[in-house]
Amino acid sequence: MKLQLEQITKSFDNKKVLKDVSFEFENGKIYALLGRNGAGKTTLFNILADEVKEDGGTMNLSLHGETRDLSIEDLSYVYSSPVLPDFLTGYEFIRFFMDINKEKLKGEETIDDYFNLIKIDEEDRHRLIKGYSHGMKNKLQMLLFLIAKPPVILLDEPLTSLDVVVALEIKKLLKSIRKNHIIIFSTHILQLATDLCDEIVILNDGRLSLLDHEMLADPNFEEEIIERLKEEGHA
Ligand SMILES: Nc1ncnc2c1ncn2[C@@H]1O[C@H](COP(=O)(O)OP(=O)(O)OP(=O)(O)O)[C@@H](O)[C@H]1O
Repeated sequence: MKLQLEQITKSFDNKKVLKDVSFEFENGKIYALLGRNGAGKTTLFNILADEVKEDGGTMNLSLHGETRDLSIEDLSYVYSSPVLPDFLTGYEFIRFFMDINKEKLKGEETIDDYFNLIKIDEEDRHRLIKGYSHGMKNKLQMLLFLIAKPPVILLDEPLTSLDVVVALEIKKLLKSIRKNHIIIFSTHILQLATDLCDEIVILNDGRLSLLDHEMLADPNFEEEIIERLKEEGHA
């Protein structure tokens, strides 16, 4: 499986945010997406998820020897601020999600199996989402891709609100599912990028570039990335 982005462009008013995003993401890898504030990471995710219309360019998914336009069905998008129905309990929401996706679900897992997976307690499952903490809401959002298992998973700074124990669990979970997915993870935490991700992709000056693996082995790697982001932020 491959996700191919070709010459994606996007401007807001007269500001060119994405100038030419061309990149090929491969199956089985977790990509960290790094970029300074305002570089356009969320804009790129919104375009991939069809929430913002690109000005130009193409997004193709190659799957089972066939290449087609990327569709909303192909991906799950975990927002940095979770968007969930506050008036439902976590349990009701997951039951609803499983119902509307039942044609696609192949596994035998029950709603409770899924809650066990993300370690939300029995009593919390039946509380209104409105009363959930930010971290619990994030976990609930992550459950959606664990259930639907779409080829492409986009995570916009999702681990920042999770406590260290849960963050570690989610990291393990992401690593365990990566072989059948393309996971793109936007973060400002360098440590997380190097810990969790197989590749680091930098968005700057409206373009995406892959960081050389040799650079990851360099003891001065963090300083070098910071320099690179600084320079290109002023390009
Ligand atoms: N709907 C919009 N209307 C106008 N400008 C926008 C809109 N969405 C994003 N922008 C602008 O596009 C640029 C990129 O924003 P974006 O949120 O994609 O950056 P980011 O890399 O995700 O930043 P951060 O790391 O701070 O979250 C910013 O200058 C932002 O102000």
